[in-house]
Amino acid sequence: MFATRNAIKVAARSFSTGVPLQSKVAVLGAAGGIGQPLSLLLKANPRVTSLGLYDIVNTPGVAADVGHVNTLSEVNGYTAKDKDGLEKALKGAELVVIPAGVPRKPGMTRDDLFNTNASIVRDLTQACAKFCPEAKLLIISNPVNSTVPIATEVFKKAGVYDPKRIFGVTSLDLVRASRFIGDKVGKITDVPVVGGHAGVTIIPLFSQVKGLELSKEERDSLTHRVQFGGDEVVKAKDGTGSATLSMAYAGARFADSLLRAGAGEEVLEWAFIRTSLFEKEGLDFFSTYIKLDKNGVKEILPLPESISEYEKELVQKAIPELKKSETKGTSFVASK
Ligand SMILES: NC(=O)C1=CN([C@@H]2O[C@H](COP(=O)(O)OP(=O)(O)OC[C@H]3O[C@@H](n4cnc5c(N)ncnc54)[C@H](O)[C@@H]3O)[C@@H](O)[C@H]2O)C=CC1
Ligand SMILES: O=C([O-])CC(=O)C(=O)O
Repeated sequence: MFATRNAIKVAARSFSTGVPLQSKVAVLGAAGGIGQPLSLLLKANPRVTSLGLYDIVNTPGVAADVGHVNTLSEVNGYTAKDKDGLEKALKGAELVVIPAGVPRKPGMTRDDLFNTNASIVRDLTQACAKFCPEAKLLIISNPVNSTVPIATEVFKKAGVYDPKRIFGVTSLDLVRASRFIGDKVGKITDVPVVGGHAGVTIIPLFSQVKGLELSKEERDSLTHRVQFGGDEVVKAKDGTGSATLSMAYAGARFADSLLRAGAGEEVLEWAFIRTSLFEKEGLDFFSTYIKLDKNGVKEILPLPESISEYEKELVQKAIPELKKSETKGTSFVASK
């Protein structure tokens, strides 16, 4: 398969440049709806040399299955029953992707998941702070607008916090926005999506897509579709969960961006990160344009001046919502 040939090419490059290209990726929640296809896509990525899969249940089966895919990486699976299982999954990881936690059912908001997922993310990120404090964390578990502040507080408490390395994964919003305009533009084009990852905090910047002309009605309806794309899937899955396959695709894409940056490429991305962009408004986290390098976030770029008045209003509407979720996450860790 071509992936194997690529893996050999990558290995060869590492010999020729002398740069060791060892990239271990850990997935926490690896046996879940997102975790399984995400582990598969990471296994198919020739930049990944080792996969550490962890879940409270069923990981050995997932690891055995994914481990037969013929790329040159090794795969190890651990459950909560394995002695030091979480430590073994995390030790030496360059990236840790976290899709552990419960998904929505119809009628729920992402914030309704807070009571269950907040402590899952707190406990898993405590382990990351202990066993792989230098790894980049990719938080998928919802509500992202609160779970990223939770991870941040955990790392601060442990004395190992570096804002360059903690990311809320908002890539699915970008993937959706890009797909929803794909037929109109005739090709797949990146659409910047900023703000956060819940309802009105999701702000697609269609004004920034060259050659895209939208009527007011089209703009409103496309914006709404991106903001509530998650609900579309939750409704269609009819009580059996939320987006898993498209999320795995989006998560693997973001992980690949970080791995490419780790190997020396300068990469432009969008993710929910700690930033002083809205410091005046008392907001510490916002998804925006970032340049990545081997250390994580190299540079945070401000929103383009050319965004439309409509998009500026959406940003203003999102700020109080984001602030509420941020405070909820931060105080959750502070109160324990
Ligand atoms: N950021 C985003 O764009 C998206 C986020 N999500 C979120 O991702 C999360 C996972 O969704 P699904 O995979 O569909 O759920 P799922 O229920 O299918 O899988 C979750 C997995 O997490 C595991 N888990 C629970 N507690 C754990 C712990 N303490 N340690 C390790 N593993 C643990 C479960 O055993 C399960 O295998 C949900 O919170 C969902 O809302 C979903 C789609 C998009
Ligand atoms: O909608 C959900 O609950 C899952 C999610 O975050 C998304 O699909 O964007």
